[in-house]
Amino acid sequence: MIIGVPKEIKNNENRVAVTPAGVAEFKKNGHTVYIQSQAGAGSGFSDEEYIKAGASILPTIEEVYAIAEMICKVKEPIASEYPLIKENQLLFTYFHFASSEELTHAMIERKSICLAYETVEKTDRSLPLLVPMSEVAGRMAIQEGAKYLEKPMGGRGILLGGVAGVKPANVLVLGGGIVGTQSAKMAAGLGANVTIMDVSLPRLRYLEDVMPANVDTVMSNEYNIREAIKLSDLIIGAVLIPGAKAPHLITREMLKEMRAGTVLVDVAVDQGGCIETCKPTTHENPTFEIDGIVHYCVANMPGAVPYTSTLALTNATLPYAIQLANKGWEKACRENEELAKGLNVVSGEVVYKGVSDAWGLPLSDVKKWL
Ligand SMILES: NC(=O)C1=CN([C@@H]2O[C@H](COP(=O)(O)OP(=O)(O)OC[C@H]3O[C@@H](n4cnc5c(N)ncnc54)[C@H](O)[C@@H]3O)[C@@H](O)[C@H]2O)C=CC1
Ligand SMILES: CC(=O)C(=O)O
Ligand SMILES: [Mg+2]
Repeated sequence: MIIGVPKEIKNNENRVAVTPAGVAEFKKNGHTVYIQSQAGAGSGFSDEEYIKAGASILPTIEEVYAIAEMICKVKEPIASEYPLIKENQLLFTYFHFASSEELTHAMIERKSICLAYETVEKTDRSLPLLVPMSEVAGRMAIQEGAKYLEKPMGGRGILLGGVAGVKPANVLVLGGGIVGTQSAKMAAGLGANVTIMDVSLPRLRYLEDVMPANVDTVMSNEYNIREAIKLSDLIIGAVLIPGAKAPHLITREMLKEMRAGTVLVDVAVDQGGCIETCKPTTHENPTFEIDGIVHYCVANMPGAVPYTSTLALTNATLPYAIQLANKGWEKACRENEELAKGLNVVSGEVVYKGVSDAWGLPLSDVKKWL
């Protein structure tokens, strides 16, 4: 198969979908890999390293899309890429369709095969291609939150861990999955007072067991959230209903209950956000303020730490990408249910329920292609 790897063009997106080690693996399996010049530069991989591993370098993004049967990317295609996408071209990347009606319609129109990292799902319901980036974003959320809590950044001016004789900050984590767990661990490590909320009792039980003493677990419901936000300094949005739009756990009206300078980091913004007032921001301009509350809503947080993120992401994606290349997407998805769950839009039809629900579009049965 011919594989193409474009350079990411989303704001400050420095990750790349395939490393030189990945190129070598594709070559070993008899495939051809084209890398756009400088695609790996942000992650520390030069064109020369890719060439040494067996790839060919193409100077422009247009040439990469024109030649490839499978495009391996990190983030969703952005508007300037839409016209480059060909009918029946396989796109293997994050899409987060439930947060963008425009992207959903664009991919339907291009009649490409959209296999989304974020909905590839194992039989135990874990999301193997989301996990590594959720680990990164969960850890980063506390770094970023701590920074924006500083007074000159618009925050309340409170140190997460406090000092002797002064209480630490209160951190509320909504959603105790991968992002939530990593956030809680980081915040607890810095000495903050942490509360994790989730709707899953088994999950809360597990967290109660493994978390340090400065982390409490509380059932997630509107009453408990309303109580907790009054005293929270930093709130992390980390809920997920796979492939679907995130529920709004904090509404605009609830901001009034918070103290000025409280910082909200809505990591779930890529699925539409779990805080009503969150709108996607960029690393260049990550925050905005409403009613004195600082909102941080960067939809590609791991893009800022590409040396870690590219390796963590490609460790997980490469084995699936090799299956797709070796068998073609139909056979690979027929033989591997995990990959089949990643199919969101196929040849102009929506095949993932969370996406059809989000935009009121008809749902086709993916089995007709497999
Ligand atoms: N902004 C960014 O750069 C990044 C965003 N993400 C996003 O972060 C979000 C969380 O991802 P993961 O932690 O991997 O998901 P996960 O599936 O591991 O965890 C989600 C948790 O939310 C819980 N939940 C569902 N409804 C809830 C409710 N009403 N109240 C409280 N908890 C609830 C679930 O029980 C689950 O434990 C996703 O939207 C993901 O796409 C992930 C990586 C990077
Ligand atoms: C998961 C995701 O959206 C990201 O890593 O950018
Ligand atoms: Mg405890």
